[in-house]
Amino acid sequence: MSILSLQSVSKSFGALTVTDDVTFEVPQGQALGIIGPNGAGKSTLFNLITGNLTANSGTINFEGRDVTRTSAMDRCMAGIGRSFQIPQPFEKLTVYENLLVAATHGRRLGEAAVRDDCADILERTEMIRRANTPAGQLSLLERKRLELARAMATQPKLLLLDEIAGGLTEAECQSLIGTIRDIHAQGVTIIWIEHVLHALTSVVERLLVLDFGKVIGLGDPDAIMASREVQQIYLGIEV
Ligand SMILES: Nc1ncnc2c1ncn2[C@@H]1O[C@H](COP(=O)(O)OP(=O)(O)OP(=O)(O)O)[C@@H](O)[C@H]1O
Repeated sequence: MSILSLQSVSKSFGALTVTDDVTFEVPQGQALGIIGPNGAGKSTLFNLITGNLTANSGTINFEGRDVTRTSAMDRCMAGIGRSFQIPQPFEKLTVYENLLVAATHGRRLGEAAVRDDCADILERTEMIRRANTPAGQLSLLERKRLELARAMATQPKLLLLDEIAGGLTEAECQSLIGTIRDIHAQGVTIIWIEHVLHALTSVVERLLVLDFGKVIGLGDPDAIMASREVQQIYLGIEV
């Protein structure tokens, strides 16, 4: 069964069509990668799925419910969580406090349950050691882990990751991949936009390629990366 489906979704800013008749489904529990050149419309697609933007036309279904016109808050409560390309934690709050804010915002649990859950997420994202550190003092990898933890604090069934691996060393990247794999293995459906292709292809089961707002490929990562059209788009980019 698909957890998310988009049917002929389009979005324009004035005369510029940024999402052009996009149709795809994500089966429950799968990890889907999204690639495409700068400006292809990847972040816009995420914003349409989360409700930060509203489609001009087309339909978005989440768990069988039409959410095309519902608010971002409603979709967050329904189980769509996201990380942002540029992490913007509350710098003066500790890691734990940042998580509490996300957990309280994203759902309606009692205080004790929220605290237990935040401790669990800090373990799962390997941030428990840093629980009492102000976010402003974290390394880049730790900021990325906090961004992941904040998304997990909304208890997502579908987790959207926006370029979370950028700027890390290879060792840091591998360490983050391990954590994302664990989250995926626990049954969370993932859609991941990423320019670090080897990170992406080591986790996802399918790849979707966007170019000028259109889906130009969707399928097995190896087959997609071997296609001529994709190689042309990525000419010069190390795979
Ligand atoms: N609010 C907006 N108003 C006008 N144009 C916008 C708006 N948001 C995005 N765009 C334009 O839409 C296009 C797609 O942008 P988007 O950020 O979705 O691409 P992207 O694939 O995520 O790019 P990148 O890889 O650089 O993050 C770009 O040409 C961008 O300038």
